[in-house]
Amino acid sequence: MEHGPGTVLVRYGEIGTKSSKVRSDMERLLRENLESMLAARDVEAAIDHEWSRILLRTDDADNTDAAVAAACDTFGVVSASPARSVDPTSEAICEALVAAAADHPDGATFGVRASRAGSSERHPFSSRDLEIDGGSVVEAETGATVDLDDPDRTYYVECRAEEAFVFTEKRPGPGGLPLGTQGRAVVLLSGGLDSPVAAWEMMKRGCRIVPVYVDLGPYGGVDHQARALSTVGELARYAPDDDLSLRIVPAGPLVETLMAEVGSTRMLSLRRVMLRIGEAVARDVGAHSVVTGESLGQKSSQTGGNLAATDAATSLPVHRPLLTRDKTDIVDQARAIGTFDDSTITVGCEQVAPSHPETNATPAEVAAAEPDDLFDRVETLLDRVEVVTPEETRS
Ligand SMILES: Nc1ncnc2c1ncn2[C@@H]1O[C@H](COP(=O)(O)OP(=O)(O)OP(=O)(O)O)[C@@H](O)[C@H]1O
Repeated sequence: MEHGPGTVLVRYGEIGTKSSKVRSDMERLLRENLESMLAARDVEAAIDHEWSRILLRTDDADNTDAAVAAACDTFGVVSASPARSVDPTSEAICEALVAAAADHPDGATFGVRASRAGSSERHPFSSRDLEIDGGSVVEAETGATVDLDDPDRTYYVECRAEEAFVFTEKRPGPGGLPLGTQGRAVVLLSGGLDSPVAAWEMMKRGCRIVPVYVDLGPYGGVDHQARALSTVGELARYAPDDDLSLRIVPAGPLVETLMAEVGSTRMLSLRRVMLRIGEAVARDVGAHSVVTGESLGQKSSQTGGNLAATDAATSLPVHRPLLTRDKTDIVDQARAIGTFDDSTITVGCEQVAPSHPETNATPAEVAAAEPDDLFDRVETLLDRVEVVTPEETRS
């Protein structure tokens, strides 16, 4: 009996290292998140959970492909394979290997890698037997050469007590932990390239995010805000159950005050204002931290000393998932996750930067140059926050 090519094996990694209680909670959440992801994309698939795997059962090839794609966008998933599911007999497995070899690329070498779990009474063959017999049928079918060290294509066989799987691909997922296992964080989302990637990195480790955009008034820009909005829409694809509404905080008048009254530490004060805004929103929504897209030394405001000076403005932890990442690497990731935008937008903050910025300020120096009522004014901004949902951003 062949159950068809429509099974997707979904593997998860780090969850497996947890204690049994944590593990079962995380597995449940991962299953629920997969269910939501499939539903959001109109993919019909039943979900089974066996051993340390999740199985998605689909009934046509389009659904199988779409189910693999959905799994590979679900945080916590390490890899997914579209597989043929057959009875756990040598004959059925060899037949499935022949079927899988139908699209063997011309001239490609191959190897068969088999694993077998279950008693030897149930399966009168070893994994080595499966590799030898499987290798013979694939060779006969394709005329291809075996290369066990570095095959162009690997045929995988996983034989379990009740069912065997044959597949040739392991498509990578994002890894990380299921979304929702690590609480909630506010992300300062600028409309630039880095902060959406920082947001995605937090989501990948299981953290729900609350995106906040600080409107810099005349120093910001409609395009800049539009890009923040569109990246929220992209991030929402990875979190179909979450409310990723963007909170837009009108800070134009505050920025004008900084421009008029603060000199070489102006940019650091602006960062401190942003962190305070993040802290206030975090209080409101029950978030544990504030996230930025900064990386060490990328700009004068991001030197080690200056990051310490900005952090002194908040009592919440400030997470910077991109701290040690190079820009080229961040750009590549933005393309891969879909938040890259080709348009060149004059970055709002750059218009605020002083011509000779301080590169190693102490918290006391920055605070001394700030208007006394700066942070009181931040609190008053929060009554005027505009909340825009990702659906609105797409229209
Ligand atoms: N207008 C803004 N609204 C919300 N957060 C902002 C804004 N501008 C900057 N930030 C936050 O401060 C960080 C550092 O600011 P920077 O000037 O480097 O931003 P950028 O280059 O405009 O954007 P990005 O860092 O996202 O590429 C950003 O990664 C982001 O987390």
